[in-house]
Amino acid sequence: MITELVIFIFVVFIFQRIFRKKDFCRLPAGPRSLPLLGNMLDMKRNGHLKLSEWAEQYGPLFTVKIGMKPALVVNDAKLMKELFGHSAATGKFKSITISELTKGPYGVVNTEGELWHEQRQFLIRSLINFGFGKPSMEPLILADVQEAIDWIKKDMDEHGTVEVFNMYKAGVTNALWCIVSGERQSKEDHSFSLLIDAFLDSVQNSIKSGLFFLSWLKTIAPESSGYNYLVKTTDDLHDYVGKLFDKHRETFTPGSPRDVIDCYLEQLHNATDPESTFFGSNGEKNSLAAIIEIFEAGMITSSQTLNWLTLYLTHHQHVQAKLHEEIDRVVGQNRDPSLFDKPKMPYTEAVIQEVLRITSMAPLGVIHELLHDIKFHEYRLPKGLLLIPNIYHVHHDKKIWGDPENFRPERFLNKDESRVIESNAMVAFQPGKRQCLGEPLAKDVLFLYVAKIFQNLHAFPDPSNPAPNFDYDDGYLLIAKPYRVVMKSR
Ligand code: HEM
Repeated sequence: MITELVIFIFVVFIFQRIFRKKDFCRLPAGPRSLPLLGNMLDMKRNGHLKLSEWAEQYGPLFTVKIGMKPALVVNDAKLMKELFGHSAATGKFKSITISELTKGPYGVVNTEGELWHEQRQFLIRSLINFGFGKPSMEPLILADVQEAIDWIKKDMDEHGTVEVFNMYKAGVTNALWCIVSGERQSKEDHSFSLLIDAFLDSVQNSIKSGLFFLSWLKTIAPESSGYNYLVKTTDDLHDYVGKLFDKHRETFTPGSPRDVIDCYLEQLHNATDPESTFFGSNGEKNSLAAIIEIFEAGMITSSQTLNWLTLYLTHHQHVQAKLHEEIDRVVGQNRDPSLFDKPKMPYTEAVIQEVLRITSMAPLGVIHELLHDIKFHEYRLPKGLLLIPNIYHVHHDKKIWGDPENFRPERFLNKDESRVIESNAMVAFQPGKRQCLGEPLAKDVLFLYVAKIFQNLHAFPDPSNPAPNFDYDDGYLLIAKPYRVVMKSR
């Protein structure tokens, strides 16, 4: 009996060793996790800081648990490009928050496989058809910047200080609104912008409550997890954009699209193949979702980057002085800046890069999910594994940047500061097969705004609150706390 027991224990021990070794080979090690919650309690607030702390401890790849699901955290730019460039890595984490935005797997951001591919290609083509990333966008963007400058001056006259974020948001929204719906937005109509704000607020909330990662919270705590609020904000957005579609339908002529919405109507009108992602009611849902996503992904990201940029320049007057000098030298005061000036304005470009780096507004990018098993370096990564790009860590890695905590645009310039040095460690738009499709527009908008705003204005701290404060509302995006500045005409 004793011999049999010893043999049994020995066999169990050997089996355990074999399976433990196999597990170890599949995924890199990481911090210990709790049953059911995984590492969520550690990551609930400022999750990007916790993941960066663990990156120092565990290295370029480690595993955490999102609830019960394992997630690979990628803390190195080269590995990020390699992994997210893999077609198996184009799956998406099925967060309740994102799926509420599109009311299911429709559109671009929230889809996978052929559906995602067809929708993404069509969206890019339609945006390009209507000026996206082309010089024809320039006068439109410049007109919006001029409007923002006029508002800023008016607010300054009335209050002596100004909150610039809303001015930037209105301008950026208008540029997107024009391409997508063919109209300028009325200056007085803030209804759409308020809907986007409410949606963003409900997303930030869902990260803090844990709902973003743990969808079962919607059943046990629909109110306190923010699920009900999320449903309300997304319903309102759908209503609004749905009406925009209906309005277009009334005047749409097949064969003569006037804007991106018309491109979708045309595609829906022509779809006869039931396999097409534009066919029938699913086609309608995909189209509506894609248009909502464009606004949601494009408005806040670009306007928040400009908001952060103004805050950093306000509290780094020497950087602002160098920016003013370059704008005055290349553009002067008698004409508008143009995208053709860009190659001659490396400092302006370096300031934008440095803001994208130091703020890392989307600190953990967008979480993907592996569509099938792959071998990645010494690991065998299983289907369903979540992939977290630790953009914040890459942008704040001391080994790469030396002094990542300092705002220093010169780090992106060559020695005599005549040329921008492209850094392989800049990953703000998340490299890979799903890389941000709005990057060209975002870069043009940022350049024209920065050049024209600081051609005309000089930002100073608010005298009643002069201390620099780079605090943020942490969540899906790192949003600067509201602040006021003095913007004086130059
Ligand atoms: C500073 C500005 C911006 C930043 C930092 C940014 C960042 C990102 C990031 C990190 C992703 C995730 C990519 C992935 O899942 O692999 C993304 C995706 C996306 N972005 Fe942007 N973005 C910006 C501006 C824009 C603009 C202006 C638009 C719209 C015109 C836009 C539209 C999109 C869309 C549609 C996707 C989904 C792509 C896909 O899933 O295939 N973004 N963006």
